[in-house]
Amino acid sequence: MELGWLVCGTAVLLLLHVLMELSPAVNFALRIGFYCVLCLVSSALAAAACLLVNGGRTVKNMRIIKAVVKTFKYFFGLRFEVKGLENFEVEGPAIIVSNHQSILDMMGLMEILPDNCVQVGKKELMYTGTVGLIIYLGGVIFINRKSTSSAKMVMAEVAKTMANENLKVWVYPEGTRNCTGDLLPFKKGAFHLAVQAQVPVIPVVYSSFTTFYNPKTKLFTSGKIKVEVLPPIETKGLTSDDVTDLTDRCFCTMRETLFRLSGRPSEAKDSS
Ligand SMILES: CCCCCCCCCCCCCCCC(=O)SCCNC(=O)CCNC(=O)[C@H](O)C(C)(C)COP(=O)(O)OP(=O)(O)OC[C@H]1O[C@@H](n2cnc3c(N)ncnc32)[C@H](O)[C@@H]1OP(=O)(O)O
Ligand SMILES: CCCCCCCC/C=C\CCCCCCCC(=O)OC[C@@H](O)COP(=O)(O)O
Repeated sequence: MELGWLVCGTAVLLLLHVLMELSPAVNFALRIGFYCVLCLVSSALAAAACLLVNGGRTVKNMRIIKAVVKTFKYFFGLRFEVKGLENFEVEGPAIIVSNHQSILDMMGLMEILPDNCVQVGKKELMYTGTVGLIIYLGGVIFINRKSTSSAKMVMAEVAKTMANENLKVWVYPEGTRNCTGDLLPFKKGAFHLAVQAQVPVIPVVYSSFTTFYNPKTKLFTSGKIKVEVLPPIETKGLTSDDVTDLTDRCFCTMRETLFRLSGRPSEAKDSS
């Protein structure tokens, strides 16, 4: 009986292995499917740990989430090469902005997440089962992207609480995932928030995933991701009139860094 199960299990694994070798689409679907299952199951376990240790929704839960997510990279053969972590060591709150390529970004986020840092996320993430629960417990700030006025109201509240709670806030200024190897134009919410709270903006850039991950061509292999935390950009004394300039400055610096990290130096020159 037990031998039967063993033979069946081995046969299924072999079949999956052959299918993955033969078809990139099957390989992609299985790896992404595994990632989703891993997120859902780990979220359920981490949620229980968060509730037991910290009792409810608090940024302290991010330490638990980070410890769990940092193990995911080994399942997918991903390596992170991080530079500039010392740039997170600003006194008090800050806004962190980074490029957003894929749902896989959570691994890169948790690889370097500083203490006391929450992310801004779309409200739809609340309805992703246990993943929604763990994101809620971690203190993620939910915004409605379809309503600028309500998103602005939430962000204005955050500007007030950041100082009291010594929070760092992580925003993806592209506002959506973008895996083209370039940046989308930046939304301005993060920069309004930084100016309202008079706190620095710390840009973080992840190199392009396109060499190992591309949903269009169903590519998903192992790979290396270079990460650079750039020096903080001060906002003391800036007003809402300076937000567009601040956004543009940050965009140019991050785009240049993205091309450099991804081995596309000539395009960095074109963009200037
Ligand atoms: C254990 C296992 C775990 C498994 C797993 C765990 C994972 C645990 C980590 C989870 C992590 C989640 C990560 C989620 C990641 C996303 O969900 S990304 C998507 C959601 N995030 C965002 O969208 C953030 C970026 N978006 C913004 O900041 C946008 O500006 C806003 C606030 C949404 C507004 O959107 P919009 O209206 O489309 O944007 P925009 O063109 O910038 O603004 C329109 C006008 O309003 C003005 N404006 C904008 N914001 C403001 C403001 N705050 N004040 C005054 N004026 C403003 C602008 O200046 C502009 O006016 P003009 O200058 O053109 O005159
Ligand atoms: C009972 C409901 C069950 C629902 C099951 C949903 C399964 C989802 C399971 C695992 C997914 C892991 C996701 C990790 C967190 C990803 C956060 C993220 O990257 O969100 C995307 C968002 O930034 C931008 O969204 P769009 O590019 O605008 O779209």
